[in-house]
Amino acid sequence: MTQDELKQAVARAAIDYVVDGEIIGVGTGSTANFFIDELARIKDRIKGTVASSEATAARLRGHGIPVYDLNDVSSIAVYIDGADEINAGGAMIKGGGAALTREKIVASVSKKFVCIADGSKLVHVLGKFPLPVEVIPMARAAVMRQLEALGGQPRLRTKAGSSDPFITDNGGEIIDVAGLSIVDPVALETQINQIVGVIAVGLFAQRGANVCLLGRPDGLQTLTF
Ligand SMILES: O=C[C@H](O)[C@H](O)[C@H](O)COP(=O)(O)O
Repeated sequence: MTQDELKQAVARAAIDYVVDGEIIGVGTGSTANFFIDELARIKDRIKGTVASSEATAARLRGHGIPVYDLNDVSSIAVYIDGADEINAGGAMIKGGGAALTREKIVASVSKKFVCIADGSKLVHVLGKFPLPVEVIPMARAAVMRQLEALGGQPRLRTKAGSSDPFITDNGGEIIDVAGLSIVDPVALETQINQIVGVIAVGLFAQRGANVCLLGRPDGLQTLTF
Protein backbone atom coordinates (compact mmCIF):
# COMPACT_ATOMS: atom_id res chain seq x y z
CA MET A 1 0.00 0.00 0.00
CA THR A 2 1.28 3.48 -0.80
CA GLN A 3 1.35 6.24 1.78
CA ASP A 4 -1.53 7.94 -0.04
CA GLU A 5 -3.58 4.74 0.13
CA LEU A 6 -2.95 4.58 3.90
CA LYS A 7 -4.03 8.20 4.27
CA GLN A 8 -7.14 7.52 2.20
CA ALA A 9 -8.01 4.50 4.35
CA VAL A 10 -7.88 6.52 7.60
CA ALA A 11 -9.79 9.38 5.98
CA ARG A 12 -12.55 6.94 5.07
CA ALA A 13 -12.55 5.44 8.58
CA ALA A 14 -12.87 8.93 10.10
CA ILE A 15 -16.34 9.27 8.54
CA ASP A 16 -17.58 7.02 11.38
CA TYR A 17 -16.74 9.87 13.80
CA VAL A 18 -18.79 12.47 11.92
CA VAL A 19 -21.86 13.45 13.94
CA ASP A 20 -25.05 13.79 11.86
CA GLY A 21 -26.69 17.22 11.83
CA GLU A 22 -23.65 18.88 13.41
CA ILE A 23 -20.83 21.23 12.45
CA ILE A 24 -17.54 19.43 11.83
CA GLY A 25 -14.09 21.00 12.28
CA VAL A 26 -11.80 20.20 9.37
CA GLY A 27 -8.00 20.24 9.42
CA THR A 28 -5.41 20.99 6.80
CA GLY A 29 -2.94 18.93 4.80
CA SER A 30 -2.81 15.94 2.50
CA THR A 31 -4.59 13.56 4.92
CA ALA A 32 -7.26 16.16 5.71
CA ASN A 33 -7.75 16.61 1.95
CA PHE A 34 -8.57 12.92 1.60
CA PHE A 35 -11.03 13.35 4.49
CA ILE A 36 -12.71 16.32 2.76
CA ASP A 37 -13.20 14.21 -0.36
CA GLU A 38 -14.82 11.46 1.76
CA LEU A 39 -16.96 14.02 3.61
CA ALA A 40 -18.30 15.24 0.28
CA ARG A 41 -20.01 11.88 -0.19
CA ILE A 42 -22.08 12.35 2.99
CA LYS A 43 -22.36 16.15 2.99
CA ASP A 44 -26.15 16.07 3.28
CA ARG A 45 -25.86 14.43 6.69
CA ILE A 46 -24.02 17.36 8.31
CA LYS A 47 -24.97 20.96 8.98
CA GLY A 48 -21.62 22.26 7.77
CA THR A 49 -17.98 22.75 8.67
CA VAL A 50 -15.44 25.13 10.15
CA ALA A 51 -12.16 25.18 8.21
CA SER A 52 -8.66 25.47 9.69
CA SER A 53 -7.16 27.22 6.63
CA GLU A 54 -8.04 29.07 3.45
CA ALA A 55 -6.94 26.01 1.45
CA THR A 56 -9.29 23.72 3.38
CA ALA A 57 -12.17 26.22 3.06
CA ALA A 58 -11.64 26.35 -0.71
CA ARG A 59 -11.62 22.55 -1.03
CA LEU A 60 -14.76 22.22 1.12
CA ARG A 61 -16.59 24.88 -0.90
CA GLY A 62 -15.44 23.20 -4.11
CA HIS A 63 -17.41 20.15 -2.99
CA GLY A 64 -20.44 22.30 -2.13
CA ILE A 65 -19.96 21.77 1.63
CA PRO A 66 -21.01 24.79 3.74
CA VAL A 67 -18.16 26.51 5.60
CA TYR A 68 -19.07 28.58 8.66
CA ASP A 69 -17.16 31.43 10.29
CA LEU A 70 -16.09 30.21 13.74
CA ASN A 71 -17.53 33.41 15.23
CA ASP A 72 -20.98 32.24 14.19
CA VAL A 73 -20.63 28.77 15.69
CA SER A 74 -21.19 27.96 19.36
CA SER A 75 -19.96 24.38 19.38
CA ILE A 76 -18.14 21.90 17.17
CA ALA A 77 -18.93 18.21 17.64
CA VAL A 78 -15.67 16.81 16.32
CA TYR A 79 -12.43 18.06 14.77
CA ILE A 80 -10.71 15.81 12.25
CA ASP A 81 -7.12 16.50 11.16
CA GLY A 82 -3.74 14.97 10.38
CA ALA A 83 -0.47 15.34 12.28
CA ASP A 84 3.24 15.43 11.57
CA GLU A 85 4.02 13.31 14.65
CA ILE A 86 1.90 11.79 17.41
CA ASN A 87 3.04 10.06 20.58
CA ALA A 88 1.47 7.29 22.61
CA GLY A 89 -0.23 9.86 24.87
CA GLY A 90 -2.03 11.69 22.04
CA ALA A 91 0.30 14.72 21.99
CA MET A 92 1.16 15.89 18.48
CA ILE A 93 3.45 18.06 16.41
CA LYS A 94 1.45 19.87 13.73
CA GLY A 95 2.02 22.75 11.35
CA GLY A 96 4.04 21.17 8.57
CA GLY A 97 1.44 22.79 6.32
CA ALA A 98 1.64 26.10 8.26
CA ALA A 99 -1.96 25.93 9.49
CA LEU A 100 -1.13 25.33 13.17
CA THR A 101 -2.72 28.47 14.65
CA ARG A 102 -6.15 28.07 13.08
CA GLU A 103 -5.97 24.32 13.67
CA LYS A 104 -5.33 24.98 17.35
CA ILE A 105 -8.21 27.44 17.56
CA VAL A 106 -10.71 25.08 15.91
CA ALA A 107 -9.47 22.12 17.96
CA SER A 108 -9.78 24.12 21.19
CA VAL A 109 -13.53 24.58 20.73
CA SER A 110 -14.22 21.04 19.50
CA LYS A 111 -15.62 18.38 21.79
CA LYS A 112 -13.49 15.62 20.27
CA PHE A 113 -10.21 15.59 18.28
CA VAL A 114 -9.78 12.69 15.88
CA CYS A 115 -6.26 12.51 14.45
CA ILE A 116 -5.86 10.67 11.14
CA ALA A 117 -2.40 9.68 9.94
CA ASP A 118 -0.38 6.99 8.29
CA GLY A 119 1.33 4.72 10.83
CA SER A 120 4.78 6.28 10.32
CA LYS A 121 3.63 9.36 12.26
CA LEU A 122 3.49 7.48 15.59
CA VAL A 123 6.72 8.14 17.52
CA HIS A 124 8.12 7.36 20.95
CA VAL A 125 9.44 10.89 21.59
CA LEU A 126 8.21 13.96 19.68
CA GLY A 127 10.79 16.20 18.00
CA LYS A 128 12.38 14.49 15.06
CA PHE A 129 9.99 16.53 12.90
CA PRO A 130 11.09 20.19 13.32
CA LEU A 131 8.59 21.96 15.58
CA PRO A 132 6.72 24.77 13.74
CA VAL A 133 6.21 28.04 15.65
CA GLU A 134 4.15 30.87 14.12
CA VAL A 135 5.43 34.34 14.98
CA ILE A 136 4.65 38.01 14.44
CA PRO A 137 7.20 38.98 11.74
CA MET A 138 8.83 41.84 13.72
CA ALA A 139 9.54 39.43 16.61
CA ARG A 140 11.18 36.78 14.42
CA ALA A 141 14.82 37.30 15.50
CA ALA A 142 13.98 37.77 19.17
CA VAL A 143 11.86 34.62 19.23
CA MET A 144 14.55 32.64 17.39
CA ARG A 145 17.12 33.56 20.06
CA GLN A 146 14.80 32.31 22.78
CA LEU A 147 14.08 29.07 20.93
CA GLU A 148 17.83 28.56 20.62
CA ALA A 149 18.16 29.06 24.37
CA LEU A 150 15.66 26.20 24.80
CA GLY A 151 18.10 23.92 22.97
CA GLY A 152 16.59 24.03 19.48
CA GLN A 153 17.96 24.97 16.08
CA PRO A 154 15.44 27.49 14.73
CA ARG A 155 15.14 28.16 11.02
CA LEU A 156 12.84 30.59 9.22
CA ARG A 157 10.53 28.83 6.74
CA THR A 158 10.81 30.37 3.27
CA LYS A 159 8.63 30.28 0.16
CA ALA A 160 9.49 27.41 -2.17
CA GLY A 161 12.42 28.38 -4.41
CA SER A 162 12.89 31.77 -2.72
CA SER A 163 14.59 33.30 0.32
CA ASP A 164 11.47 35.33 1.16
CA PRO A 165 9.69 34.29 4.35
CA PHE A 166 6.66 32.05 3.96
CA ILE A 167 3.58 33.99 5.10
CA THR A 168 0.67 32.21 6.78
CA ASP A 169 -3.08 32.82 6.37
CA ASN A 170 -2.78 35.07 9.44
CA GLY A 171 0.11 37.19 8.11
CA GLY A 172 2.56 35.42 10.43
CA GLU A 173 5.87 33.71 9.70
CA ILE A 174 6.91 30.17 10.60
CA ILE A 175 10.06 29.18 12.46
CA ASP A 176 10.84 25.46 12.27
CA VAL A 177 12.79 24.27 15.30
CA ALA A 178 14.98 21.20 14.80
CA GLY A 179 16.92 19.28 17.43
CA LEU A 180 14.33 19.20 20.20
CA SER A 181 13.76 15.93 22.01
CA ILE A 182 10.40 16.68 23.58
CA VAL A 183 10.09 14.53 26.69
CA ASP A 184 7.53 16.81 28.37
CA PRO A 185 5.29 18.21 25.60
CA VAL A 186 2.90 20.03 27.98
CA ALA A 187 5.76 21.87 29.68
CA LEU A 188 7.43 22.86 26.39
CA GLU A 189 4.11 24.04 24.94
CA THR A 190 3.61 26.27 27.98
CA GLN A 191 7.18 27.59 27.79
CA ILE A 192 7.00 28.49 24.09
CA ASN A 193 3.52 30.03 24.47
CA GLN A 194 5.05 32.45 26.98
CA ILE A 195 7.59 33.86 24.50
CA VAL A 196 6.38 37.31 23.46
CA GLY A 197 5.84 37.43 19.70
CA VAL A 198 4.78 33.80 19.40
CA ILE A 199 1.31 33.43 17.85
CA ALA A 200 1.10 29.66 18.38
CA VAL A 201 3.37 26.64 18.69
CA GLY A 202 2.65 23.48 16.74
CA LEU A 203 2.78 21.36 19.87
CA PHE A 204 -0.73 20.03 20.58
CA ALA A 205 -0.27 18.58 24.06
CA GLN A 206 -2.57 20.54 26.37
CA ARG A 207 -5.33 19.80 23.87
CA GLY A 208 -4.15 16.59 22.28
CA ALA A 209 -6.06 13.99 20.29
CA ASN A 210 -8.89 11.94 21.84
CA VAL A 211 -8.69 9.31 19.13
CA CYS A 212 -5.99 8.51 16.61
CA LEU A 213 -6.63 6.43 13.50
CA LEU A 214 -3.38 5.11 12.07
CA GLY A 215 -3.21 3.56 8.63
CA ARG A 216 -0.94 0.52 8.44
CA PRO A 217 -0.39 -1.91 5.58
CA ASP A 218 -1.97 -4.67 7.69
CA GLY A 219 -5.02 -2.59 8.65
CA LEU A 220 -6.29 0.24 10.78
CA GLN A 221 -4.93 0.88 14.29
CA THR A 222 -7.16 2.89 16.64
CA LEU A 223 -5.66 4.58 19.71
CA THR A 224 -7.87 6.30 22.27
CA PHE A 225 -6.59 8.73 24.88
O1 LIG B 1 -0.32 22.60 9.09
C1 LIG B 1 -0.62 21.47 8.71
C2 LIG B 1 -1.17 20.44 9.57
O2 LIG B 1 -0.80 20.50 10.90
C3 LIG B 1 -1.17 19.01 9.04
O3 LIG B 1 -2.15 18.35 9.75
C4 LIG B 1 0.12 18.26 9.19
O4 LIG B 1 1.17 18.99 8.63
C5 LIG B 1 0.03 16.86 8.55
O5 LIG B 1 -0.12 16.99 7.17
P1 LIG B 1 -0.21 15.76 6.20
O6 LIG B 1 -1.53 15.13 6.40
O7 LIG B 1 -0.06 16.36 4.82
O8 LIG B 1 0.93 14.84 6.52
